[in-house]
Amino acid sequence: MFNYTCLNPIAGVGLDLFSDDYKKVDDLAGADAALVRSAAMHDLDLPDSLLAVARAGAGVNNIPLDKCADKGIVVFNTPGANANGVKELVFAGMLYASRDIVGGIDWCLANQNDDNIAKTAEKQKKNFAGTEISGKKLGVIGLGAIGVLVANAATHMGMEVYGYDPYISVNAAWNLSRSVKHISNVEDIYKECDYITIHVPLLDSTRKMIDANAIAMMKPTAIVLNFARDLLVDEEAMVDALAAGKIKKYVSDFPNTTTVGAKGCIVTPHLGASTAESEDNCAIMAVREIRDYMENGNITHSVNYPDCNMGACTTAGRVAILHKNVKGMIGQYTTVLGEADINVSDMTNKAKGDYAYALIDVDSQITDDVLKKLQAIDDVLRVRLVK
Ligand SMILES: NC(=O)C1=CN([C@@H]2O[C@H](COP(=O)(O)OP(=O)(O)OC[C@H]3O[C@@H](n4cnc5c(N)ncnc54)[C@H](O)[C@@H]3O)[C@@H](O)[C@H]2O)C=CC1
Ligand SMILES: O=C(O)CCC(=O)C(=O)O
Repeated sequence: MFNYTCLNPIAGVGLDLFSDDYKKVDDLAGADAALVRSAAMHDLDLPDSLLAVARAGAGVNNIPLDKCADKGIVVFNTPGANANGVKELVFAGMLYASRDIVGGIDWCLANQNDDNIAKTAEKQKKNFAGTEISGKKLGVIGLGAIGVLVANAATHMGMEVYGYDPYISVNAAWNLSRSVKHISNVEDIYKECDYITIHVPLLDSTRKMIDANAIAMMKPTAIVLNFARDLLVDEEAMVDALAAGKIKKYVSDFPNTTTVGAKGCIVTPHLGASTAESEDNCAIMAVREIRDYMENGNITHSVNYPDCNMGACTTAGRVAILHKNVKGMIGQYTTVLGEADINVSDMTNKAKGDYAYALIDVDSQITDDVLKKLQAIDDVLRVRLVK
């Protein structure tokens, strides 16, 4: 029996995929697995029972990845599962920034008791007029799951699309429309584009990526869209530029005291992934990842351990070993198993950065004594008997 907990509401269609071997518990203490969306986990005590965290979403900046890895906790995310939801909101953001749609709606509400509203509206509508996105230049920074969808859809909306991503994956490159112009210097996007949208993860290397210098290069008519994370943009500099009329609008999905209410800012309450479809997709993928890890030891879409898949175990036993990515580990495991007269029938060892993962199938039962000896090896972070 495994215990799991949800640190945020997770769609039922996903949780329904847990079998009777899984029990939902209220507290992280005692849980084997946790599902999370945006809840901040950095200050949480991570119990020794915790084996896996699944982020039902893309961004993992709310999770202490290295702390989890050091405790032998595998962190998963659900790449692409909410990308379409975000893409659609990015287009809404572009349209909201292009005409004063919100101002127009507010005007209608304020004049709802005016019997003459239809006639007055015809006089007032010039105050809310704007421009079209067709024919304009869009710069997409970050061509992952979301960036590719935004870039491709924009080409169909008649936009001239520039794409920048020095680390683009082969898969994303295959999916990117050939109409998207590849940009190798992001400054070309800052200088040339009418709309600039950022879709990169929040990392030390991307924090405040759109800084005062970048903003200074932009056209006075530029519209910047941020549906990724607020800390990717120097928002103080952004608000100053908007106030000085140096750029036109900043659309953000991350409310804070700097941007909400500031001139030229259009802010939504982190709604990018808040669609029934995205929530369902993320929950389903997250639960499948957790189940495959708990039941088979397989890792798919981890952000702190390597992916590793040996299918279902068909031998007498399977042990999973989470360890530091240092030399000499495998020899020590096979020595312990050999001394216990246990034959290895299959094994895989994969590494990702400082961490590595070994899955070992054996022909006879693994005793507690053997597990203790494996656990006692230096640089082993966790040993788990899968079967
Ligand atoms: N507003 C919302 O509700 C949501 C926000 N997000 C945010 O959007 C981000 C992107 O999501 P996905 O597209 O699904 O992630 P992804 O991992 O598929 O794509 C990220 C892309 O950014 C690229 N990248 C990394 N560093 C870069 C740099 N310095 N310059 C240019 N490109 C760089 C990567 O190569 C990758 O292709 C997430 O990390 C998350 O923070 C994601 C989903 C929902
Ligand atoms: O779960 C959510 O609503 C947040 C989505 C998000 O920001 C992400 O997936 O990175």
